[in-house]
Amino acid sequence: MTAQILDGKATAAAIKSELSARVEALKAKGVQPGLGTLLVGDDPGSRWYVNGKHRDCAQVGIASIQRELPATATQEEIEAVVRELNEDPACTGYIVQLPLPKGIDTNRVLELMDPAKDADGLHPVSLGKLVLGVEGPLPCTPYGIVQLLRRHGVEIKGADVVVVGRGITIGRPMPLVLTRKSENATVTQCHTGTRDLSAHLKQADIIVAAAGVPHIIKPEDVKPGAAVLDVGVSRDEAGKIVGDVHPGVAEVAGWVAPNPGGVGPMTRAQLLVNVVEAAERAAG
Ligand SMILES: Nc1nc2c(c(=O)[nH]1)N[C@@H](CN(C=O)c1ccc(C(=O)N[C@@H](CCC(=O)O)C(=O)O)cc1)CN2
Repeated sequence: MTAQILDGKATAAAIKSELSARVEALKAKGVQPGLGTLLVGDDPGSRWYVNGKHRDCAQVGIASIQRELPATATQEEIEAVVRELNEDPACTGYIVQLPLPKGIDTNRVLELMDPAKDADGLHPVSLGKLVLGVEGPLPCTPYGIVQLLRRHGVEIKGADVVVVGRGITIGRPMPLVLTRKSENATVTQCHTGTRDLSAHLKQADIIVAAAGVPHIIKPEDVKPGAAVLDVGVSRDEAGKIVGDVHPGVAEVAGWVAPNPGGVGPMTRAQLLVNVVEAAERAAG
């Protein structure tokens, strides 16, 4: 392995320690930030992520509000909990864990959230602000990726970035974040309709792989020295994570974000940043 590691665990730990001081400052002003989560169903992966979010909150002094519904919950039952979180003064920001069970209209649920409490940056108003260049919460995984690159000194400005995938949490918002003036990257978005993925990958300085297709990024498609971030989550028969990036890529790339241990912890850290920033905005 020749590539250097984009260490998400260590970077997230540094961000969390910076946040603890900001939470203390808020508390000194009488403001207690509180993160709410709504988990619907019994997917073990989603439960693990939600529990992790609350562990993180405890570490930095953010209060936790946990709501759960069974997989059989109706659209109306889910929306009732969303309305309750909108009204709860202890909940200064919240997320609805995705994906929601089949048959639930996810967009309707997200639209119902109070945009001022959107901790994920995935509410239509937050995404609209991102398009318009107005300050607001940034989508956690895309901005976590930007922070991971910056804090390791990887140049984003002017870089040719290829994003593989167009899902709601990563692929769709990633180019919006990377093409802001503050990041100034040139982005190509690839997806299942892309004719020649390999040709696009070969000219990329940075690859964000969020397709959910095991080992779709192969060593022969990576430019020597490129930064490659693996965000794909598939599971083998033993339940072990298999990423989008072939292990041989580490022999060609200059930087790799491993999976696990790369982008995942940054997603969680950015969520806490959004909660603290929303509380700071509210406190003036
Ligand atoms: N409402 C949201 N739902 C989902 C999001 C999101 O940002 N908001 N993203 C993903 C899941 N996710 C956060 O919710 C998430 C994924 C992965 C990790 C993480 O730390 N992963 C570890 C490995 C975990 C394992 O072994 O299974 C790592 O990469 O080191 C945190 C959060 C979909 N839903």
